[in-house]
Amino acid sequence: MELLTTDEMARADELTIADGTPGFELMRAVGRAVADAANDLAEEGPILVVAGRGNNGGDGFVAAAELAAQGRDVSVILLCDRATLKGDAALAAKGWKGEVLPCDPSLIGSPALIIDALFGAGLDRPVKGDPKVMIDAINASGVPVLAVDLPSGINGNSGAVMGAAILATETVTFFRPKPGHLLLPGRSYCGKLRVIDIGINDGVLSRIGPKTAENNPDLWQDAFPLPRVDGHKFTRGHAVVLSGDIAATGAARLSARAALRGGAGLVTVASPRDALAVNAAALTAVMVRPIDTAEEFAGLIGGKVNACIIGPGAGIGARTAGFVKAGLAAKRSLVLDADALTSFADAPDRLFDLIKADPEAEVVLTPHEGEFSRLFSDLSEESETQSKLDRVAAAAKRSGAVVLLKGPDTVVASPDGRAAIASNAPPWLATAGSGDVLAGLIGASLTQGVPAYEAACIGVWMHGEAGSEAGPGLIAEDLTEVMPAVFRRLYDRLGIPY
Ligand SMILES: NC(=O)C1=CN([C@@H]2O[C@H](COP(=O)(O)OP(=O)(O)OC[C@H]3O[C@@H](n4cnc5c(N)ncnc54)[C@H](OP(=O)(O)O)[C@@H]3O)[C@@H](O)[C@H]2O)[C@@H](O)CC1
Ligand SMILES: [K+]
Repeated sequence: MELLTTDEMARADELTIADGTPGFELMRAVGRAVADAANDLAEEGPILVVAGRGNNGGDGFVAAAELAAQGRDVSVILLCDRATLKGDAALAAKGWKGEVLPCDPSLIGSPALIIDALFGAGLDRPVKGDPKVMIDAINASGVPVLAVDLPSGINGNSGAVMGAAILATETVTFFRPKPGHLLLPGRSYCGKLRVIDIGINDGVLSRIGPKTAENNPDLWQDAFPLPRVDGHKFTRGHAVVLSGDIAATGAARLSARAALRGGAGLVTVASPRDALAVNAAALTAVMVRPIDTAEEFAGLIGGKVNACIIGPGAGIGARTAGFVKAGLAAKRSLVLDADALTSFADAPDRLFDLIKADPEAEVVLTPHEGEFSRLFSDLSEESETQSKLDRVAAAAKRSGAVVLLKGPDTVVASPDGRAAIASNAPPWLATAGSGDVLAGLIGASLTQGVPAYEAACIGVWMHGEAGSEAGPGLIAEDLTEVMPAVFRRLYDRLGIPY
């Protein structure tokens, strides 16, 4: 599903109004949907609507009137003077025949449900003063909260908390979610997210051209590499994974096994000679070749090899950098992870220049925040002015590679502006070796000819699903072993027989 920024959503609104649906019709549809959700959340008992000065508050007034008409006991607190309301919000407030209470936290009482209609897409500065006191009091009340569009205080584009934010039980949004519904911390403030149809035609999307989407099979199913009946292991491609030295071979083996489980036809671990026996003893379906130098590596991948995974346990320094350069020179699809990234920390532009020298290069960089800040110091987490989405998009443009920034809300961005946010990773996926498996899964799709952006998105989604499939207590080895169940789940979802 596409994700719309607050500006893109406002444009969807404008286009719908220009096509003949009055804005107030949309607000009525929102208000009715909010009333339905409120009835689901609280079947009985009083409901308090806390409304702000804009159209989010207008939605709240419509919901209040609808619920009162259904016989519910409803009260309304308004952040501003009723007489100062404008436009559709003023119209909505006219439809509310009950009393309007002032913004005083002592008036919250103990309702069965609070409807949060303070701020939505129009939040444009940190929350302070009266609204902040109100938000803090609502959070402290322990009453379930239904947020309209966004939990008030959450930035719809970045998911950031702007001073204070409502911790919602459920959030109802309309037409399409916003990036802030999926990016942290926003996602954890939304509670359960419902996306409601309010009569905006999908046709407006082609006029808006959104570039960001939720990472799920709807996004990449057309690119997903299905094994062909007439195929064989060579048509499914050959991946090479670089092993570290004798004390650091496990990471490469995890990647290699994930590449094989993920669908690569053949996988070879390129191992230093002194670690050959260790690797060979621990591998069965994965092959092993003795490789000590970048020249030997170039020789190996110069044959029938489609993709290389370089970085897990590889070691930091010139040796690993040399293998990366060999991979790029051979024009193989590449996953560059962990030490392959840190090996360029001194001069990231050297890496980016090499990648950009070949406009056809299919390269995925898979940093965690620490590795990301080594390559893109000005875009690091500490630069609080930019959202994770903006930071990764800028990194992709700069590097010429698809950049995947790991986390509970993993973002994948392409140099062409496309980006995807994942929300299917369970918390227990953050475990030693998990990233090595992810690199292998991405390599599996690259090996089968999937373009870098889709390969990265597929890998992230499969990895998240594997985490859920394996469940709490998983270790990285489990992720590769549940892949058949993840494939079955995906095939079922796509209606593909097996
Ligand atoms: N798009 C759609 O399809 C549809 C949208 N709809 C709804 O409209 C909502 C957007 O409405 P909106 O633009 O009126 O803004 P909203 O979020 O109500 O904010 C209100 C005002 O608060 C103020 N303000 C901002 N930050 C502040 C702060 N920190 N502290 C204090 N004040 C602050 C600022 O006003 P200012 O004070 O600057 O004059 C701002 O204008 C959207 O979320 C959805 O619910 C539906 O009705 C129909 C379909
Ligand atoms: K809200």
